[in-house]
Amino acid sequence: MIEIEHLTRRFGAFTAVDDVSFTVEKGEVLGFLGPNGAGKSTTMKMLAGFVTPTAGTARIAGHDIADAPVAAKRALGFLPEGAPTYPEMTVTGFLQFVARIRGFRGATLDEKVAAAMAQTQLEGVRLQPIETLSKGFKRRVGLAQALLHDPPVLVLDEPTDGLDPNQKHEVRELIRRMAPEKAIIISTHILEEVEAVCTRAIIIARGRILADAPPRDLLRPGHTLEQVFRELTLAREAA
Ligand SMILES: Nc1ncnc2c1ncn2[C@@H]1O[C@H](COP(=O)(O)OP(=O)(O)OP(=O)(O)O)[C@@H](O)[C@H]1O
Repeated sequence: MIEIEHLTRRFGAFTAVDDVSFTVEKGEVLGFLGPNGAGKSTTMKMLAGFVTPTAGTARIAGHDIADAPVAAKRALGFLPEGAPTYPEMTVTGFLQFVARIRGFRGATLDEKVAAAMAQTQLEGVRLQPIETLSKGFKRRVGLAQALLHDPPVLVLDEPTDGLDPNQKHEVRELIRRMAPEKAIIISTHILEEVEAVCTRAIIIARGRILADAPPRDLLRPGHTLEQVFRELTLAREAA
């Protein structure tokens, strides 16, 4: 469902993403881990068609994001970092707008908006302008727009960032529930989240993949995922 081949992005002389390749199949939840500035968001933005690769390709459900962007985006739900939305719109107004762009009309549109709001527990703030919401609620609006068309592929950049512990739990449960039918990538700095919801983890630092395995396979006896993360990424920083 997700195929990335030799993806590279340079900003001037700096290489943010360096020859990254991986695939994600239906049923997998891939945790994308790495220190600040490792290249996670840049990889996700290239996958979603928001940043053009310097080299390499990204395909979603078989559609190349550069050659067939509309078909690729139809199959994709993307939660960007910070979840930018239109601040002056109400939650309902924004989700109706997204639903119209996704091609829904009439009763189907209303059903899609209601389902996305229910999944992310936004009913209580449905008529509130987005700019008046707390950080966690704004994040949930971003998540709702990503889920609205029930896409087979989800790319979620720090989906639980800014959420309270109850909401973090809810979003992890939601990801777990959706997982069998979708291919999902989440980036996170919360290592327990990887152990809780991810079937596979990629550790990236300075644009390069350092490990790609199920979380339990990354663990050596007596080592936590945090220790493995620190050892791998600090060695890369030193190199
Ligand atoms: N438009 C840009 N121009 C120049 N440099 C950029 C640009 N976008 C990203 N970078 C650089 O690329 C590197 C990777 O950034 P990226 O946002 O992908 O990291 P990240 O792994 O998502 O980090 P974080 O965990 O802090 O969100 C950083 O050094 C960043 O400063």
